[in-house]
Formats: sequence, C-alpha cells, structure tokens
Amino acid sequence: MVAPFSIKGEASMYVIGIDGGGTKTIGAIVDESGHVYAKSEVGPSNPNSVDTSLVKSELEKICYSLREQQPEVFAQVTNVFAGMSGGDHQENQQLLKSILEGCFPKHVKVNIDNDAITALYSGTLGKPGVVQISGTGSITFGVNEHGERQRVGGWGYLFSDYGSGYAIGRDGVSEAFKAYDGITEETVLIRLLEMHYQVTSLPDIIPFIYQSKNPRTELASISKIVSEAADLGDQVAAKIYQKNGEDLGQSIVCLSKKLFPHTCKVPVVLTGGVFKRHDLLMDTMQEVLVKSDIRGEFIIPLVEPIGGAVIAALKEEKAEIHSNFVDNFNQ
Ligand SMILES: Nc1ncnc2c1ncn2[C@@H]1O[C@H](COP(=O)(O)OP(=O)(O)OP(=O)(O)O)[C@@H](O)[C@H]1O
Repeated sequence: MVAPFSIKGEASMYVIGIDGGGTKTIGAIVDESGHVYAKSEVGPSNPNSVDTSLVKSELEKICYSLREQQPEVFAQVTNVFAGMSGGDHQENQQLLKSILEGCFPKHVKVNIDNDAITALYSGTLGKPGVVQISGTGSITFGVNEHGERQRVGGWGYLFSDYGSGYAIGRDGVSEAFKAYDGITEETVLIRLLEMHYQVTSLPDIIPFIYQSKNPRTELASISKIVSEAADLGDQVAAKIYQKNGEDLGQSIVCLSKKLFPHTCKVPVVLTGGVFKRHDLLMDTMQEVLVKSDIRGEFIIPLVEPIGGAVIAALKEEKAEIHSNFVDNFNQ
C-alpha cells in the first residue's frame, strides 16, 4: 500500500485511474492537472489469470483504500477508468464493470478497457496514435482520430509475438545452438548462456529451459543476454535485434496504413521491457517505416500506465488535460 498524498489545491474534476494486470493492480485519484491525491497498489485483477473471487476482493480493496486515504476527494470522483489486461473480452468487461460499479455511487461512470489503450495514452496523453508493446509477448495497437481501433499481432507466442522478449530470447538460443553445431559463425551467446546457467557446455542449458516452471517466460528472459551480446559487438546478436526490429517495423507500418491512410506522421509509443533497450531496435524500425513513407515519431511513455488510465478517464469527462499534467503526476 502506498502512503496517502495530501490535497494539492483547487481542482474542478477528480477521476480514478486503475491499471490492472496479472501480477498487480494500481489505482489513483487524480485531477486534470495531474495532482495525485491518493494511490494504492493491491494484488492481481486479470480475470484470465486469477479467480473471480480474487478479482473482486482486490478491486474492492483498492477502492476502499483510496476512500480511506482521501474520503472527501473520493466523494467528488465522477469517472473511473480501468485499463485491464483481459479487459477487451466482453465477459471480463461486464464482470469488472459490475464489481467496480458496486464500489461507487450510481452517478459515477465506470469504464473498463483493454490495457493497450492506457499504454497508448501514457505516451500520447490521450491523442490518437499507435502503441507497440513488447514485453514477454508483443502486440501493436492503435486508435485514430475517429476513434477506430486496430491491432496487429499479439496472437500468442507459438505463431506470433514478433519483436517480443520471447522472440528475441528464442532466436538467441536458436542461434547459439546453430553456432554450437557449426552451421553458422561463432557467437559470444554460447559463453554468455553457459555463464548464465552456470554450466560448462551449451546442451546443459536445455533442462533449465524445458523444465522451468514456464519455458515461455524463461526464454523471454534470455532477451537480456542477447542485448548483452549485442553490447559486446556480437554480430549474431546484432542480426537478431535487426530482424526483430524489422518485424516490429512491419507491424507498425501495417497498422499505421489501416488507421492513418492519409498521413505519413504517426506517433508511436514504445512500451514494455524489451524497449529498455530501444536503442538496439529504433534505427531498424525507423528504416522500415521510412521505406513505406511513414515517419514514426517514437515516444517513450511520459507517465506510468496508471497515468494513461487517468487520462482516459479525463477524456471520458471531456476535461482539458493541463499542460503541467506530466510534471505534477510524476512528482
Ligand atoms: N535490458 C533488457 N534488454 C533486453 N530485454 C529486456 C531488458 N529488460 C527487460 N527485458 C525483457 O522484457 C521482457 C519483460 O517485459 P515486461 O515486464 O514489460 O513484460 P510482461 O509484462 O511480463 O509481459 P507482457 O507485456 O507480455 O504481459 C522480458 O522478455 C525481458 O527479458
């Protein structure tokens, strides 16, 4: 639980943003200038990964905590926007909405949406654009000026998830074994993987991956080793990043053409753990975009996803987001 914040001054509108995921849920009461009045963190609330009873208790806990911290401000909240993983599924939406509606008086509007929308707004501050999410998995998502939405990818690691941590990690292990077998050139990935798993020969890493609790996330975590190899000047690792950068670029081009057919300038928010090393991907991505006459304006998120949820709530209320929103919110 996060310590309460004090009242920051006059405001005309108070909203609650909620960022719910498979490991944790964060909620905050914020005004249109980005002042945070109360903030709280509880357990998971993704209905795809935890029981309905837990989803309910965690969401109720967060509302209770926000009310306890600032009862007077809580009473003035007009809109609640929850960006939830699993929130685009109609059944999940209904469940989450009914739980949250039960925590507020009738006049408070409650909206549940996909967490990709809050990821987008964390960079565009509510404006249309594209968001490329690359964590363990990946998805390209966007909204245009008419409110139309589109997605590319995100169909699961077995046949999609281009440019994700999983794709980069899997390519890293695959290239290491190709080099080990003598099919391709040498790569420092072999030594780095042996060191990581504290083994003396590459095949000894196999049980660590196949017998791990979750081979998918285990392979995804290896993307960090691939970035380390690229930093050491390893050409194989550099090519893996180049290929994944091209895949990401193609997804962004495809989505941009669907959503923004008449403009070449497209804001592209880059979010997820893989972009901690955006420096290894951005040039290739931009090259692919330029070849298709798209000028991507890459944006690293200005606020956390919870900030994106707050912006979505303010947009629902047609509130003007103040120019100092980001500075105040990040204080
Ligand atoms: N410095 C780094 N270099 C390369 N990859 C990194 C780095 N830091 C984190 N990653 C990768 O980011 C991924 C995790 O990102 P994130 O925490 O956004 O994912 P997640 O929320 O678990 O996944 P998802 O968004 O698919 O649900 C892992 O594959 C991890 O290896």
